[in-house]
Amino acid sequence: MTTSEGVANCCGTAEREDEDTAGGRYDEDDDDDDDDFSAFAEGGLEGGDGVLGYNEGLSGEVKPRVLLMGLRRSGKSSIQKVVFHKMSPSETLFLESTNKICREDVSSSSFVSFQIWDFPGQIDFFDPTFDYEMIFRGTGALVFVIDSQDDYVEALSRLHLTVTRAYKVNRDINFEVFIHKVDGLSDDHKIQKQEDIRKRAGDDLADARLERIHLSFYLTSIYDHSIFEAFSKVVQKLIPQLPTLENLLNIFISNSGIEKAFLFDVVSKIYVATDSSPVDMPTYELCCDMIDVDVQGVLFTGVSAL
Ligand SMILES: Nc1nc2c(ncn2[C@@H]2O[C@H](COP(=O)(O)OP(=O)(O)OP(=O)(O)O)[C@@H](O)[C@H]2O)c(=O)[nH]1
Repeated sequence: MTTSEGVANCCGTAEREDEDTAGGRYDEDDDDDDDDFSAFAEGGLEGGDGVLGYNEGLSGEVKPRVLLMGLRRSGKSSIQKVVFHKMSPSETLFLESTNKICREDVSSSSFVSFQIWDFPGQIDFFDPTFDYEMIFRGTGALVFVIDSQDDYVEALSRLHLTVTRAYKVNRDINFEVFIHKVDGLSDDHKIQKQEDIRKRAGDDLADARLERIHLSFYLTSIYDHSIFEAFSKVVQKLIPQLPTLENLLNIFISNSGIEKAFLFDVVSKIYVATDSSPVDMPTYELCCDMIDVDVQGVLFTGVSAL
């Protein structure tokens, strides 16, 4: 329903995107040799030429951070590449392990504007020299990715540690848990896993007397639209104008006879807002497919009209 342009950069992976294919602004970040854990350990808070400063988002323009965290190989980079770089899911098989913190500036529109920080799975970000307070202070959402096809005991303990540390620094962070790679699971099995993970994570928080921390859970896979839907919900929580947008869409559908309205970021296929009727996946998927055609050059006035 609306158009926007994507912005991307990321480092530490095997491939390199065709930059700015959608006409978006591109904040160069790749050649920042200090853009890794050691830079934090050295207390580096200054951005060099053409790179994002580490304290960006804390002063000046407020751009919330979305952190992607989780154990190694849980699928963090794949999520970022599929959602924000249009990488096909099968290509993610060739992604190299991330060994640096990759920061990507997503500034698709006035509504979709944030930074994604993809953390390497292997770093110990609780190292005393690691300035996690600075990181969490500017964070809007912490997406913790759990590989549902793997044993998740270690992931749960890392989730607990991460969430409790982050919460101490910033109580406003939205904690989003992606129970990922569910493509290999039956529907029953998915629900069972989600319940089990939800319960264990909740019990861990209760044991620490931190029940007040709210975790949101999503079943995701890069092989279907679930990852776009989940990311939509994560991003929506960062948009202060969301209630207004929802109202506008309600008015739009009641006056147009259209059944369901989404406000899309066409590059990422994230929906920024929708009217207040429930979202059903087939409708969302249909709109995503139409956007794919639209982006390839065919004009769908019905989808692009708003
Ligand atoms: N089946 C399945 N595999 C996935 C999915 N998402 C990612 N993968 C695979 O998981 C593997 C690891 O993905 P990465 O994105 O490199 O994982 P990561 O968490 O960034 O790993 P590190 O950089 O080591 O921290 C790759 O082979 C991906 O193809 C998914 O939804 N389903």
